[in-house]
Amino acid sequence: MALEMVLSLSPAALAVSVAFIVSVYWLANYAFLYWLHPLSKYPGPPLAAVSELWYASAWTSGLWNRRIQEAHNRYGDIIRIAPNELSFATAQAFRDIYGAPSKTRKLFPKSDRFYDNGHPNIAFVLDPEEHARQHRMFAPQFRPSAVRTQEPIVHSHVDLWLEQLAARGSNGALPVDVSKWFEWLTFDIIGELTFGESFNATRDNKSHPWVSILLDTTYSGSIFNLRKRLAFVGPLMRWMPYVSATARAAVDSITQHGAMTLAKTRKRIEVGPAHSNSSKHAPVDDFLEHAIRVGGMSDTELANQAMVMLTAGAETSATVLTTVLWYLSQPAHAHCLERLRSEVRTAFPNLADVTGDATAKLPYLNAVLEETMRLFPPSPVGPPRVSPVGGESVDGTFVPGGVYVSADVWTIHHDARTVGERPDKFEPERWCDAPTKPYTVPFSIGPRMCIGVTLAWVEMRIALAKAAIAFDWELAQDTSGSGDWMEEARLKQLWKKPPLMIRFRPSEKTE
Ligand code: HEM
Repeated sequence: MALEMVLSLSPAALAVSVAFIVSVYWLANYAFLYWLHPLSKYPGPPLAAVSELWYASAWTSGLWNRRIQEAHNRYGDIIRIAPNELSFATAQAFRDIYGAPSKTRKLFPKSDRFYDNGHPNIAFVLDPEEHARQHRMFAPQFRPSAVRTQEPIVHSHVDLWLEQLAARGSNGALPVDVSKWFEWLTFDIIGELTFGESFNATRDNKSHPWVSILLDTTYSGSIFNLRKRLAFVGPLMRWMPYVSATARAAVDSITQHGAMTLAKTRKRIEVGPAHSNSSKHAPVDDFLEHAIRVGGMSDTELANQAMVMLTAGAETSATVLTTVLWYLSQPAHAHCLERLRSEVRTAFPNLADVTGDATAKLPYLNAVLEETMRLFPPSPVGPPRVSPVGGESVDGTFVPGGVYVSADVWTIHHDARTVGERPDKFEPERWCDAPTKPYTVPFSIGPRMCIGVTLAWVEMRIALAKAAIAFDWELAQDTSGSGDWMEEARLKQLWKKPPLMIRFRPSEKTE
C-alpha cells in the first residue's frame, strides 16, 4: 500500500517528499543533540552542540589555540566543542585527565578520532598495554644516564651552529632567519640520535629535503585529524590524488619519505650505534639502540618509531628556541636579555664550560625557557582523550563513558588562576623570584607524557646558554603591525613559523 503510494508520485513530488523526510530527520537529530543529549547541559558555541563543523573550522583556521581560549573565556571552564566532546580549562582537570591511573581513578586513553593514523607508534598507539610495551623498549634511551652519553652530540652540533652563524651572518652584517636555523640545528641533532647520522643542514646551510617533506606532510596532514569527524573528508582524501596534481605530488612525497625513512633505519640497524662523529667521544646510547638490541620490532616498526621521534623531538625544541629569541629581542624585554647574559657569562667563563648539568642550576636561564613554553607551548592543544567505560570524574564533574575530553594547554597556560598576574606578559621572574611557581604542562603528565623531556631540556639549555655567551643579537625586522612574528605563526598540528630575522654579532667573550 505504502509502496503503491510512493510509486504513484511524480518525480518532483518524490524529490520534495525525500527532501522533507531528510530535513525532518536532521532537525530531529539536531534537536536531540541540542536539548536531550547527555552533554546538552554544557555551554559552548551553538554550532558545536549539533555538528563537527565548529571544531573543523577552528582546527583548520591555524588559530585553534585562540578559538578554544575565546570559547572558554565566553562560556566557562567546561565547554562542549563537538556533539560528544568537552574541553576543560582548569589545572585540576588536566591532572584528572592525563595523570596516572590509580586504585581510585581510571585511565583516560588516547582518542581514536585524533590519534588513530594507521601507524601505531609510541605516540599514536591507543591500546595502553601495547603503549606500555613500546615505552619499555625506548624508555632506557631517554633516561638521564643515556642523555649524558648523548650530550657530546648536542655540543658538537651547537658548536658548529655557532660557527656557521658567525660566518654566514658575516659577524652581524647579514641577518639570518632563526626559524630555519633552529630547525636545522634540532633536526641535525635528533637525526643523528635516531639514525646515527646528521642531516647536515647546518653544515650545508640549507634544509635537508627529507626534513622539508616531513614538515610539509605534518602541516598538510593536520586535516587528516578530521577524517573521522566529517564523513566527507575521508572519501575526499581518497579521491583527491585522482583529481589534483598537488594532492598526487603530496602522496608521492609521503611514499618517497616512507621509503627514505626505512632505508635510513635499515642503515642504522646495519652499522650499529657507531656515530658519524663518535670518534670524538664515547659511544652514544641513541634512540633505537635498546629496541634493536633486545629485538622484537621489525625494521618497518622501527622506522615508524624513528619518524615520530624526529617529528616530536626536533620541531618542538626548535619552536622553543626560536620563540625565546623572539621574546628576548623585544625592546620591552631588554632587561631579561641582560639578566640572562649576565647569568650565563658569569657562570661560564668559556663556552667549553657549558654542560647540561651546570646549566640546570642556572635559575634565570631555566626561568626564561619555562616562561617561553608557558606563553607559546610547542604543543598547545589539549591532547584528546576518551572517558573510560563507566565514566570518571574530571575536576569534580562526572563525565559519562565514551565522551571525548581534553584540558586545553594554551588556555591553562594563559590563565591568571594557574600562572599568576599578567598572564599574557613575558615575565621569567615569575619562575625564579616569586614565592610560588606557575602550573604549566608543556610536556604533559602521566603515562603519555613526553619521553624526551630530559633531552629536550639539555638541548635547549645548552643551545640558549651558548648562544647568549657567544653572541649579542638584535631583531632585524619590523616588529610593528603585520611584522609581529608570533601573530603570524599558525598551528598545523605543530607550529608553522614565519621567518624571524636576527643579526648576531660575536660578543666580546668570543672575539
Ligand atoms: C620542547 C620540546 C618538547 C616538547 C614541548 C614536547 C612535548 C610533548 C608532549 C606535550 C607530548 C604528549 C603528546 C600527546 O599526549 O599527544 C609529547 C610526547 C612525546 N614526545 Fe615530546 N616534546 C618535546 C621534545 C621531545 C624530544 C626531544 C623527543 C625525543 C625524541 C620527544 C619525543 C616524544 C615522544 C616519543 C612522545 C610520545 C610519548 C608517549 O606517548 O609515550 N619529545 N611531547
